[in-house]
Order: sequence, then structure tokens, then C-alpha cells
Amino acid sequence: MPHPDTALPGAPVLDTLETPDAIRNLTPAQLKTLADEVRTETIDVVSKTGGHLGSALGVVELTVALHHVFETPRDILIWDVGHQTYPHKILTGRRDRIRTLRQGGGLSGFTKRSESVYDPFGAAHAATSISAALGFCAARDLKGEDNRVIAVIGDGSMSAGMAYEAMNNAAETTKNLTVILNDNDMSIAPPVGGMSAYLANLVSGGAYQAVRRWGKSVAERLPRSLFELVRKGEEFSRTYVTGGTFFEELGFYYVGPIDGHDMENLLSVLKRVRGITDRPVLVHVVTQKGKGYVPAETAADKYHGVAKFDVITGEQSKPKANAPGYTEVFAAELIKRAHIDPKVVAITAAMPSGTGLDRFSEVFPDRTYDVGIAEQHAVTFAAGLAADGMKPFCALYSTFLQRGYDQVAHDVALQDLPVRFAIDRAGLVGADGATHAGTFDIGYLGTLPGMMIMAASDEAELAAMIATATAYDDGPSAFRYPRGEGVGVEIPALAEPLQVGKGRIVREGSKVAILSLGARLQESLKAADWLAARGLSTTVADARFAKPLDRDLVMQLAKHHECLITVEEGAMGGFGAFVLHYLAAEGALDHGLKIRTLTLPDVFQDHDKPEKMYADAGLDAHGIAAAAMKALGFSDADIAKAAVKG
Ligand SMILES: Cc1ncc(C[n+]2csc(CCOP(=O)(O)OP(=O)(O)O)c2C)c(N)n1
Ligand SMILES: CC(=O)[C@@H](O)[C@H](O)COP(=O)(O)O
Ligand SMILES: [Mg+2]
Repeated sequence: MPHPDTALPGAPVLDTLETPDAIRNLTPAQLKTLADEVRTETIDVVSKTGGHLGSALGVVELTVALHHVFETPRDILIWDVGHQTYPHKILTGRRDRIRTLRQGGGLSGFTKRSESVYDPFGAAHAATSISAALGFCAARDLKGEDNRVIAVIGDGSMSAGMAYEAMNNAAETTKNLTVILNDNDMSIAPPVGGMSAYLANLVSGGAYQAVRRWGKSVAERLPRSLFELVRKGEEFSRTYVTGGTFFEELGFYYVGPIDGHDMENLLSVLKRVRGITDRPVLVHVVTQKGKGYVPAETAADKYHGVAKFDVITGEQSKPKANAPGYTEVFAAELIKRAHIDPKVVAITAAMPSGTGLDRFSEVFPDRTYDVGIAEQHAVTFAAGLAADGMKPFCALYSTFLQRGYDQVAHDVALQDLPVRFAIDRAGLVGADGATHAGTFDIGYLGTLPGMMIMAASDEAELAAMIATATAYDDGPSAFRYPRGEGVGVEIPALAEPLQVGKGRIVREGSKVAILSLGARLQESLKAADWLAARGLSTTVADARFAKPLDRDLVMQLAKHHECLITVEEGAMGGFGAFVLHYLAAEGALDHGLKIRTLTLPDVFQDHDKPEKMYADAGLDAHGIAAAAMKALGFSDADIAKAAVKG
């Protein structure tokens, strides 16, 4: 049911859906109306919350049709990435909370098991759906049950290796699986690669275009006798519509391409496909990203991820920036380096705008590689470039680099290859939540021998780290920087490389030392002010390098202060652990040093405003100061008083 205060007027079908399964009783005409209503509601919601609008608008009819034809949640419906599921959430018992989307305490912007039984599998990273669906199929088949399992995967996500690993296993695992390939000819940017070209060929092929021209449904055009052949296991797709040989060779029935906005067509195809249990089926559905909302349909990114916006004009209300964003600084600095050094090349895995490499590619189109959603390949591709003397900058979000970890270990680090990892979105990211938090990279990279790791405390430091990585050819290096804007410091015309493995003292004190790695430095300085106001003289140092550790600096801080606090925007097992290992090995912990390692908490933090999440994690100024005071034996009451004073 709608929320009484916020529901849009005039959604007669949606308003009368008492329970999600009521959708199964609707007529095709009502389903069409329902789709229109859901689309209107989705636009209205995202205009107020921000979020992934274009993908959601593209699957409205598909979502309605799937919930009508299949018996969800008994039938398992798995959405790849999950960023397109706002219509699904509206239809599956979450309409009353849909306006809390991506807000603290509210609905997740992705599928999430803890949120609803209609989300049987959580997601946010691409190309997991077919593997997970196969797992559900195998479990079902072992249990002797007969529910259907459906995976919906986008054309962009089809560039990821996992999708092929799963398709390669599908026919051997089960005979009863439906994969819906939602082809809107878009990733976040236009999709790249051979598979994308193959799909485009299928769509531009004569039969699909003819079906559209004649306005007839594919299912209607398909003689029933042919469907009967399918049921008997005969190969029919090549003669049926336009091709799909690739999928057929992997053991799927290929059905399509079909128009994903034509409700009747969708319903009849899905109903027929539902009955196929002798081979996995792949239904190729053609949709339009942003469908039904002109500003989205006409946007270059098809309104992939948007801020709040004015529904009439489509204008997004992005707050005015006070300083350049870290991503922007990365792009600008890399361009400078590439002008000087012809060996500098850049790699993105389907995130050209997110990583700033769209700007780099405007200047150096031949030195930019968008490999699609393929982080594993991106890393090993970079390793190959490095092995042949180039200076590859592999620009990935921290959370997506996780997917290429074995490649980092086996192909890069083990061979000591000078791949430069530009790790964007390091630390908490806010509304995207736990799936996108860049939490683990310090730990997972730090365990690898020979890996140099830097973390930028402001945008000038980021520029210096790019200079350092460009100059450093002795092995792999990484520099991490957060989502959002810098602190407003001046960036030199051409930054100087840093001395490898050396941090810096930012403020001198005597009792407490705060050793910060990365962009919590500003909060550390505020904490030092706070502590100073309590008479606790505080040194603040910027470690710059998690690896190699500035051992002299660490030892000096440990020896000359009563209390040492390390601060990092990462999970435990990272920088603080490296400091502890070193001090323990040197016996520096044997004489009463009060040391605390402040990290992100050992939980997956739900989405919220980043400031709030950092405060919850104890990584804001108050949390840092409180940790120092607590270590020095102050009572909670004293600490609370200090907070009020501060
Ligand atoms: C492993 C991974 N890499 C990158 C991303 C970032 N990402 C989110 S959605 C998206 C595009 C997905 O394209 P597609 O599957 O076609 O869905 P569409 O947005 O077109 O609906 C990308 C690159 C991700 N979620 N996961
Ligand atoms: C769904 C997805 O993975 C991306 O769209 C992501 O939400 C982008 O995040 P940024 O806004 O930080 O680029
Ligand atoms: Mg797509």
C-alpha cells in the first residue's frame, strides 16, 4: 500500500494491490496501467531521493510482467546488480517505505535479503545473478521441488567473466532456468566489446525489426508447432527469430529479441517460456534505459545515477562544490603526467565517468582502455602492459577491485610488475551502502609482498601520489582516495613525487600522537584541537604510506608520546595492524604505550550519510578525541563534557 502522506494521486491499479500476488489476477490492460503507474511513482520517488533512475525505468514493464507470470517469491527472481529494482520494490510490499530509498534507516538501493522475501539474493556488484540462480536451481533439483528460477541480467553486466562462467555451467547444472537478458544497449556508459556488438547485431537483424514494424507479438508470430518443437528439445531459435547461436551453443534455448516495453508480447513470451523445463532458456529482451521520462531518455548516461531533480525540467540539484572532487583531480593530474610521459596509459572497467577517465580519453583516446565490467581482466591486462614497459594506471573503485584480487596477487604482485592502482571511492560512500564501501583494500593489498600503498589526505597529496606512482617503476603501487570533494587546498602546477615510505608531521605535540592515513586527517586535526583544549598536547602525523611503513616516524611517535592513535578509513587488518605488527616486533609495546587503532567497525555498515557513518564508526573528530581520552583513563563523563565543550 502507498504511504498515506506521500502517495501520488491517481494510481487506481497500484493502490488496489493489497498484496504483491494480487498482480497475478490483473488483465493485460490493467497490467499496462499498472506499469504506467509504477513508472510515475518511480520518477517521483527518485526525484526526491536520488538514485539509479534510468535502469529502473527501463524494466518497468518487464518487472510487472515477471511478477504477473511467475509465482514470486516461490519462484526465485534474481536481479543482477539490483540497481534497477525500484519498481520491483514498489510491487513487493515496500511501497510504503519507497521514499526512504537510500536514506539512513531506509530501503537499500539494491536487492537485499534482509529486506524482503522477494529479494532471494542480494546484489550490487555486477554479473552474479546467473551463478546464484544456478545455485538455487541445484538446491531445488536436489530437493525435488519445482519452482522456477529467473535471473535478470543487463547487457553491460554480460561483459563480466562471471556471467560466462555461469552460462558455461548452466546446461550441465539444470534443465530448468530462465535467464532474461535485459538489453538496453547501455552500461553506465555505452557498452563496449564484442558481446555488445553481437547483441546489437541480433537486435538490428531483420526479424526483430520486422516484428516491431508489423506491431505483432513475437509469440503470436511463433507457430505453436515450433514451441512444441522446443518442448521436445529441438533446436529452433535460429529459425525462430534472428539468431542467438552463441547462447544456443552453450546449451540454452535462445528466445528473442523481443520488445521489453510491449506488455502483451512480454506476457505471451514469458508464459510460454515458463513451461520449458528441458533446457535453460535465455530470453533476449530489448528495453530502453530511461524509458518514459524524456530527460532520462535523452541523457547521455540515460540518467543512470542521479541526484534529486525537478520532475518537470529534469534538472538535478547537485550541491555547489567547495573544492574539486578527488576524481576530477585524479583525471587532471594523470593528463598532466601523460603529456610528459608517453608510457602512461589508463584503464577503466566500465566506469569512465566515475573514475574521471572520460576526461583522460578525450585527450588520449588511444591510451585509454575501457574493458567493460571486467575488473579481473582489467588488472591482468594492466599487468601485460606493464610487463612490456608501459605505465598502466588501472583506475577502479576500491569495492570493484575486490573482484580482481587474485589477478593483483598472482599476475601483478608476484611478478613485481609496476601496475599503478588508482583506487577511487576508498572509504565509506554513503547512499550506495555496504556493497560499495571501499573498506578492505588497505588490508587486502597490504598483505601482498612488494605492494606500495599510499592514501591521500587531501587533493594536493593525491596529485603528489600520482607523481610518485608515475615515477615508481620498481613494483606495483596503489593510491587510494575517497568519494567526493577535496578540502580546498592549492594543487601545484606540477606536483613533486613523494619520498617513498615517508610520512610527515603536520602538527607537533607531546602527550598524544594521532597517526592518520588518508582523508581522516582533517578530523584528526580537529580532534587535536579538542584535545588541546583539554590540556592534552597532540601531535598529528600524516602517514601517507601504509606500505612501506615509515618506521622511523612510527617509532618516534611511539617513543615520545604517552598515547598513540592510528586512524584510517578502512577495516581492521589494515594500517593500524601494520603499525602494531611493527611496534610489537620491535618490543615497543612492552613498556606501557597506550595505543589504539581506529578503523571502520567489523560490520557491514548500512547506507547513510557518510558523515553519520563515520561518526557511528568513531572516526570523526569526536570519536578520535574520545578514543585518546579513554586510552589516557578519562571517564566517559569527562569525554562527554569535552564533546560539549568542543
Ligand atoms: C563488478 C562491478 N563493476 C562495476 C559496477 C558498476 N556498475 C553498476 S551498474 C553498471 C552498468 C550495468 O549495465 P547493465 O547491466 O547493462 O545495466 P543497466 O544499467 O544498463 O540497466 C556498472 C558498470 C558494478 N556494479 N559491479
Ligand atoms: C550501481 C553502481 O554500481 C554504480 O552506479 C554506483 O552506484 C556508482 O557510484 P558513484 O556514484 O560513486 O559513481
Ligand atoms: Mg544495460
